Amino acid sequence: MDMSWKMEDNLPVNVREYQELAKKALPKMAYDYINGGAEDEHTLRENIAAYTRIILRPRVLVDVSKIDMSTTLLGYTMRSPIIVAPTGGHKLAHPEGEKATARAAASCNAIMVLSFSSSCKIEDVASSCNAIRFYQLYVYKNRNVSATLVRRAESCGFKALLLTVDTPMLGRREADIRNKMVFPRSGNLEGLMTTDDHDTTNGSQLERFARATLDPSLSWKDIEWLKSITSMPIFLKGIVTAEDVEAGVAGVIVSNHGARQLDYAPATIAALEEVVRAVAGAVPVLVDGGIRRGTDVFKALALGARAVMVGRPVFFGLAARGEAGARHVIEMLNGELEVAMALCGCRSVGEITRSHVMTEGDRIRSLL
Ligand SMILES: Cc1cc2nc3c(=O)[nH]c(=O)nc-3n(C[C@H](O)[C@H](O)[C@H](O)COP(=O)(O)O)c2cc1C
Ligand SMILES: CCCCCCCCCCC(=O)C(=O)O
Repeated sequence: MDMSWKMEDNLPVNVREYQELAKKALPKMAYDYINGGAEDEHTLRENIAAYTRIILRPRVLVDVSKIDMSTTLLGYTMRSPIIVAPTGGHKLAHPEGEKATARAAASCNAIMVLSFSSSCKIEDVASSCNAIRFYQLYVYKNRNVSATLVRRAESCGFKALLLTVDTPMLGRREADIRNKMVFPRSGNLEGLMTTDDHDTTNGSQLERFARATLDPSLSWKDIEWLKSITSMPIFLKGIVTAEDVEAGVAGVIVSNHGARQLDYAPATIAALEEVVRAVAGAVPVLVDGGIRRGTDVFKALALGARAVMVGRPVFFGLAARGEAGARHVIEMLNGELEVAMALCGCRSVGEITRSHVMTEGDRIRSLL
């Protein structure tokens, strides 16, 4: 019997319900890879919990009959400040992989950042639909391989490069170690680098591959190298302290890699204001990690982010219902943000200010 109508009748109404569907749909190894964090998963829990500790301060009697969620980044207009974060291996969730995610993002007029570890080829994602897309980069010990991938992304029309700076080596994801995680290979490395792995008996194959290939010597001087091989603007993804704010890049992304790298790193929403202050308006600041609600997007904007990126929610949507699921997750977050803006009396993202939120620090100060 065709039960698809029934499925459509019972669509999830929030990200948490998509996560439950994804868990049912996916093999344990894939779900654990997507959902998991590093070591004790303290930061993983904190990324979400820190949002729950921020309280909204709504303003009323504002005419909110028209809400404009649009914003700009690098001169590109987005329908809302929600970007699809780079996450690797979408074929773990769906056979169409990143092509399906790209179509979902494009249909919502959302920018998607394609992961360096995508399971679809850069060229296949680029030709899957018309959209503004960014490319995320890791730097291999063999710099030529990374440089080749950057050039391919640029010639495919990708508009910006996000250099991930929190991964000199892969964090210890214990579920992946236990599950002997095997990562889907893309065609991206064909003819460039062997991805053969003969040790299938122990630990995470992804961790072994990362340790063998990623360049742990990557440092500030390499930003100049990167600028010499591309004319795409460069964002640094993975900054969580004011000390690591340096001039010379097009933007900064406050990220702890979805808590998959350094456990006990700060929750990103807790680190955001420190970084925003250090950047002092010089370039846009984005944030990701733990965003599961439109109110979370609102809080991040109130604390100074130009836009947010969401990782797991879109992956869960893809796993649960393919392209339609990924699209629905983005639409739901957009819908929730619209309601949050209306109920806080903000007609545009420019009207969202610091005074619309109260953090724990504010609360303690107001008690004195
Ligand atoms: C399954 C998965 C794969 C990821 N792969 C990458 C990647 O290839 N490159 C990267 O820079 N970040 C990667 N990330 C981190 C995301 O870009 C983003 O920082 C994180 O997912 C945000 O947290 P959230 O999942 O709570 O939204 C990955 C995250 C997940 C969950
Ligand atoms: C085609 C494989 C490229 C491997 C690069 C290093 C591993 C990154 C794995 C993706 C990632 O960032 C994650 O959090 O997982």
